Formats: sequence, C-alpha cells, structure tokens
Amino acid sequence: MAVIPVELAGRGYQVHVGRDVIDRLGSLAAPFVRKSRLVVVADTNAWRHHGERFSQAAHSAGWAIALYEVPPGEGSKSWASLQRLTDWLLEQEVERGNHVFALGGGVVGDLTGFACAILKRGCGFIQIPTTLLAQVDSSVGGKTAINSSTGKNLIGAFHQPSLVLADLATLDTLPEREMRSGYAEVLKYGVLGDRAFFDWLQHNGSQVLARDPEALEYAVATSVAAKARIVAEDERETTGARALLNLGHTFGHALEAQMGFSDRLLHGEGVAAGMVLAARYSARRGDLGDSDASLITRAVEGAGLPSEIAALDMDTDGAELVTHMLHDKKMDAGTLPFLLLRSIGAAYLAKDVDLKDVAAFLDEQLQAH
Ligand SMILES: NC(=O)c1ccc[n+]([C@@H]2O[C@H](COP(=O)([O-])OP(=O)(O)OC[C@H]3O[C@@H](n4cnc5c(N)ncnc54)[C@H](O)[C@@H]3O)[C@@H](O)[C@H]2O)c1
Ligand SMILES: O=C(O)C(=O)C[C@@H](O)[C@H](O)[C@H](O)COP(=O)(O)O
Ligand SMILES: [Zn+2]
Repeated sequence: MAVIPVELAGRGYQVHVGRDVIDRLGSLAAPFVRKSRLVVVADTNAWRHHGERFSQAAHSAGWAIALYEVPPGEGSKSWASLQRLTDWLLEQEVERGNHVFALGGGVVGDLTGFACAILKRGCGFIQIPTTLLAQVDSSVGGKTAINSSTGKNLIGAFHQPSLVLADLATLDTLPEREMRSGYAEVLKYGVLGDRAFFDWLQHNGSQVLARDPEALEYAVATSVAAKARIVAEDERETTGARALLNLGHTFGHALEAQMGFSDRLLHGEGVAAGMVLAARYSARRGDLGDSDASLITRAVEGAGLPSEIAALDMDTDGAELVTHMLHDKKMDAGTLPFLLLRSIGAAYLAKDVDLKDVAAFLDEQLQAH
C-alpha cells in the first residue's frame, strides 16, 4: 500500500494505491462526505465489475448511493454527455461543498471532473480510477476536459480532485488491450525523466502487464509520484515543467483525431506511437542517439503497443496530421513547441520545430515498413 501526496498550496490531496482501497472507502472518504447519499458517476463496465464492492463499502459506512452510469468510450467526452451529466447532478441537488465520486477510467474522470469544475462554479470530486491509465495518470493533476469536433480535450478546466483512491484489484477485470494502453503512460514517465525507471520497466514490464501485485504497485506508485512532483511544480502548465507530461501527445492526439477518436486507436496506443515518433524525430535532428530511439521503439513493441504508424492503416499524409496539431493547446504565438528527447530520461521542450519538416518526417514514417 502506498500513499502519495500531491502538494498544492491550499488544494493538496492524497493518492492511495493498494488492493483494498475501495474497502476502506468509509474511513478514507469520510472527511469529504456531508450527506448520507453519495453521488456517484460510474463507467458502465467498471460499475458492472466493481459496483457491488463499492456499494458494500458505502453501505457499511452508512451511505446510500445515487448512481449515474456513463457509456464506455471516448464518445462520452462530449458536449451532449456533459449536458446530460450536469442536468443529472443538478437534479441530485449537489452543493458546492459536496463531493461527486467518479468511478471509472480517464473518460469518466475527465468528464466528471469537468462537470464538477463548472457545476455551481465548482464543486468537489473524488477520483476512483479503475483503469491502469487512470490510476497512473488521468486521475491525478486536475486536467479535466471534453473533446470538440476540432480536437482532443479542447474544452476543459484545471480542477483538482480532493482525493484519489486507486484500487489495484479493479485492474483484475481490465481487458489486456486497456492494460497495454495504460502501460504506455507508465513508460512515458521513464522516457521523459527517469532512466532508472525505464530500465526497471525493461526488466519488469511484462510482470506489470501480467498484473503481478508487487510489480504493479511499484509501477503505479512510481508513476503517480512522478506525476505528483511535476504537477506540484507547474500545476497549470505555464513554466514548461508540466508540458513534459505531454511527451508523445502532440503526435498521439493527431493520430487519435485522424482515427476519429474511436476504439481503432486508444489514447495510450496513440501516446505509444507518438513517443516513438518523438524519439525518431529527435534522432533525425541529431538530439538523440539512434540507439536510444531504437530502445524506445523496442520497449513500445515489447509491450504490444503500436510503434509504426505505417501499420495503422490510416489514409492520410504528413500535412493532414500536422493540421490536427495546429489545435494543440501548447500552440504559442503561432508556433508549436514539441516535446523532444536528448536521451532516455531527458525530455525537453523544443521551440524551433518547423511544421513543414514535421510533415515531411511524417510522410517518411507513413511510408516506412
Ligand atoms: N486528465 C488527464 O490528465 C489525462 C491523462 C491521460 C489520459 N486522459 C484521458 O483519459 C482517457 C482514456 O482513459 P482510459 O484509458 O482509462 O479509457 P476509458 O475511460 O475509456 O476506459 C477504458 C475501457 O475500460 C473499461 N473499464 C474501465 N474500468 C474497468 C475495469 N476495472 N474493468 C473492466 N473494464 C473497465 C471502460 O468501460 C472502457 O471500455 C482519454 O480520453 C484521455 O484523453 C486524461
Ligand atoms: O497531466 C498532464 O499534464 C498530461 O499531459 C497528461 C496526459 O497524459 C494527458 O493525456 C492529458 O490529458 C493531455 O493533456 P492535453 O493538455 O494535451 O489535453
Ligand atoms: Zn495521456
């Protein structure tokens, strides 16, 4: 069991990681519960598998549950879902001092977090992440959003949760492909800033994917600690420190957009392919050694994640992918900073990248096999 603090002045909170965290809901959530009925927003699949355990823990603490189920899939991060959810939260008479519980993956966390950011100008929320991706990344740090037809996470707010309960037992029911998708964000922490963790993953990654309890807890706790450190340094992504968490995402979000934000390419899969592209582009500029770029590619492939965009069966070219990137939130005075690498464990924000050159590079990658 691990408890990781996210240190933010006046808005700090704890992330609890372990196999029995939901069972301890009564004691962990008590400081945040003001009414005897919990308002819970849950992913349909997560609730089917883990709703009973959550309900039992709530009932033992003397709390009833008002439940709203969100259909699985990226499509739920939409205006229509947000409207339905906020209407329902208002019907439940959620007050600003109340906490809404978000149980599910990054989709439910991002949607519910955003609803809570705007409901009555801001109410509290508690994250109960049930995917590997949500446990290591999306439940921590307060980025909340829905997608727009223009691109990923373009409508949103920074709104921190008050508590994160990452119960590793919920991952027992997670499909393999979703485990691998979450693993991409785990690998990201090694690649962007922690060579020792990258090396550990080289040796233990398969154990993490196989849900070995010890390896899984170490990987989740290490990832959360890395994210907590970066978020505490640069909560609103203004100094460049937090932008490092976007490694692989400028490319990845463009790939996701091209695939129509569908299950043809999960978020983590886009990030994995995007990290390989960031590494290869860094090598092409002479910033990163070819051997490090190959190691990253092999780590991605070894985890069963996509490394070659030529194999993604996309009918596109570099110029079209770059057009998606123009909506990236990092755009600044018409230029797009890119997360590139000097070595494994040393990412940096490059502000001199020519988008025409990126388009040419992507054309090469789309043709390579
Ligand atoms: N806010 C952030 O900082 C941040 C960080 C990373 C990713 N994200 C966002 O997170 C989203 C992706 O999140 P995700 O990968 O968790 O996807 P997701 O929320 O779509 O969940 C993946 C799938 O797993 C199912 N599921 C969830 N928990 C389960 C369980 N315990 N057992 C069985 N099935 C379960 C869901 O029904 C869904 O089908 C993307 O929209 C991405 O943009 C946000
Ligand atoms: O927390 C962050 O900061 C991240 O960038 C984490 C990413 O993994 C996540 O996908 C995030 O939602 C992307 O941020 P965005 O600002 O590019 O939408
Ligand atoms: Zn991500």
